[in-house]
Amino acid sequence: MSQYQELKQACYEANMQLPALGLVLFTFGNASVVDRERRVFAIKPSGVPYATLKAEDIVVLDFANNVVEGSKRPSSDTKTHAVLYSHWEHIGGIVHTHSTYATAWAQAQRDIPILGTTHADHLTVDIPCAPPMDDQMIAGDYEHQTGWQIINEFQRRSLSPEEVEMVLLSNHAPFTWGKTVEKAVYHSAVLEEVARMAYLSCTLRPDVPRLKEALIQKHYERKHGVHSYYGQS
Ligand SMILES: O=C(CO)[C@@H](O)[C@@H](O)COP(=O)(O)O
Repeated sequence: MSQYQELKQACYEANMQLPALGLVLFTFGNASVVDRERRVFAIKPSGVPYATLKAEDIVVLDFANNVVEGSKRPSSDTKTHAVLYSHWEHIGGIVHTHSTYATAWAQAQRDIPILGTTHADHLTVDIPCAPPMDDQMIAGDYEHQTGWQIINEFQRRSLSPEEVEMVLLSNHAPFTWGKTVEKAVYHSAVLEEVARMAYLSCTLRPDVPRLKEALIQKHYERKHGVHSYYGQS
């Protein structure tokens, strides 16, 4: 019995949520789960179709990207996940997909504007799109640089990765995260839905106005504020 059985199972189950939610095709994406006490994380193996993925295929690595358990090669995006885990101590899980509408906004190199309360229920700012990777980043340790592209963009915009738990990478696709991998999966699904709504709104009305600030705050605070009255908790 693997000492990482529970971690691998949690990573497997999170990965299998992605095709179930319509967020990935074939192998377009990956989810990972971190164990901060043991300073390791589990991630989907590279190039393994979701249709044939098994829990025992999941790969476990340390934060220096050394495989500590697993016979398959880890995701090609492993170093991106490792950089985020190393520098954002609060996150417990990361998801990367190529979900259609979020990826379309990333390819257009556009932030997703806050146009409605569905967006405002989850964050009070536009969903950021990190700038394109430059030739030096592309030619260098690309996946490591991709992680830093995300961190640097959040620092440049003074965004908190504890409040904004999603990002688009120009020309590439989205990454999301959360205190748990389940939250990261949820954020990927919300991001795709908000991206689709925003695209349709902009198509229906090219000059669609941003949501007014009062409504942004009302909806965000209603769900996340000290005096939240959303849900049953
Ligand atoms: O971003 C990409 C490809 O552009 C990758 O996330 C995707 O192909 C999944 O790769 P892995 O199977 O995780 O190595």
